[in-house]
Amino acid sequence: MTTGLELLEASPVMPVVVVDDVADAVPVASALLAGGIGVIELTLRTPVALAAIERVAAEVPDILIGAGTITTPDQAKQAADAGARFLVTPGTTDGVLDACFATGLPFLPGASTVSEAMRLAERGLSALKFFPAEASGGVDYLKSIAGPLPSLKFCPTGGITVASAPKYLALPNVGCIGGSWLTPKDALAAKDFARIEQLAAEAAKLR
Ligand SMILES: O=C(O)C(=O)C[C@H](O)[C@H](O)COP(=O)(O)O
Repeated sequence: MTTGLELLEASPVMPVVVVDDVADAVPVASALLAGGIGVIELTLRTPVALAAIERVAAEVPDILIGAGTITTPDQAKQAADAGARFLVTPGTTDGVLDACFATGLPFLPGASTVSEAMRLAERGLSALKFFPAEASGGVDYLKSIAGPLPSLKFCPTGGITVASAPKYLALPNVGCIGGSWLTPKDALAAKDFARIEQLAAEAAKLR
């Protein structure tokens, strides 16, 4: 996989995962994969995130491992060095954008306004993350921008649930959706990987 557009096709749902205990990384990735979700976005929100990416890359080679919450140029390089095969950013600065390009990896840069999306399109990007999706206008917003921006496809993320997912996935300018609901905090705290597998199986059926 080499482009952001291909990334959008990898799975109907991109699980956005926050790992506090590095020991959870491999069981979580394995549970998602067993449930039928072949991709995982591990967010760089915790001190163990890069180590978690390394472990998943080494021990669960069949899942497409990416890094999320890339908010600084350094993080883009660190994530690539740790073995991430794609990058996701919540918003996009020039520095973060340049650093993402420099890795050579496919990436989904975050945008939440028409102008931000247009700036990214000018840089040759047509697969974007739309964040925070629900708070920024959700399904109606994406419908509204499909007319003027027909060549752009989005991965909306932020506030989406298994119940609201089908409405997003039905939009022509949505490739996949992102969400943290597949890996709830309480399931992780209880090491309830069977529940994560079950939530993944439910999400895998969304498209
Ligand atoms: O960390 C990032 O890179 C983000 O941009 C934010 C996350 O994608 C959303 O916070 C997930 O949203 P929820 O499914 O509502 O939890």
